[in-house]
Amino acid sequence: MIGRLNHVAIAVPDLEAAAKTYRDTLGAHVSQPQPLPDHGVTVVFIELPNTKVELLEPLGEGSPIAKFLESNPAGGMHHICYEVDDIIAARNALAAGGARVLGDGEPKTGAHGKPVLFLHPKDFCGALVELEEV
Ligand SMILES: CC[C@H](C(=O)O)C(=O)SCCNC(=O)CCNC(=O)[C@H](O)C(C)(C)COP(=O)(O)OP(=O)(O)OC[C@H]1O[C@@H](n2cnc3c(N)ncnc32)[C@H](O)[C@@H]1OP(=O)(O)O
Ligand SMILES: [Co+2]
Repeated sequence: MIGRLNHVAIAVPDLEAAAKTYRDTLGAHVSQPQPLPDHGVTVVFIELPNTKVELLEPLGEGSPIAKFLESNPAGGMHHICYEVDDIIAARNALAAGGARVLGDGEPKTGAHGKPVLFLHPKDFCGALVELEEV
């Protein structure tokens, strides 16, 4: 079912400062900020030779990462995104196996313009899992 690692995401309180750290201290190539109002976050991506790092900060009221940042005020590892060939088939198989698919269970369009879903961290070793159909 899961394929390549698409990205590892780090939630941060200040996206500009975090992007500067990655750009100036770690010499990374950092994309321009991408507001995702449907997801309540603004993101940047750091392209690495073998995968990507997503930095995300809350956008607007009711951001899904606000509570995470209350518990992790300096920021922290937020989720891991795996690629799947067929997100509906993956969702149906996972739900049939008892996994909790977050939201209304229907894929939304993610930062890469592809369908994404999230799986509850308590069902996957304490890690929030994102699936992206590629
Ligand atoms: C899609 C656009 C972009 C992209 O890549 O394309 C993105 O990735 S956007 C990413 C932001 N969107 C989301 O994260 C959507 C999915 N997230 C959620 O639905 C919630 O954040 C949820 C359900 C994971 C957590 O909800 P909440 O923050 O309200 O906290 P809870 O008290 O309900 O948490 C329950 C339980 O889970 C633990 N928890 C929360 N967040 C995480 C996490 N990121 N990793 C691991 N564990 C997490 C939390 O500590 C609670 O545990 P407990 O032991 O009960 O205290
Ligand atoms: Co993501």
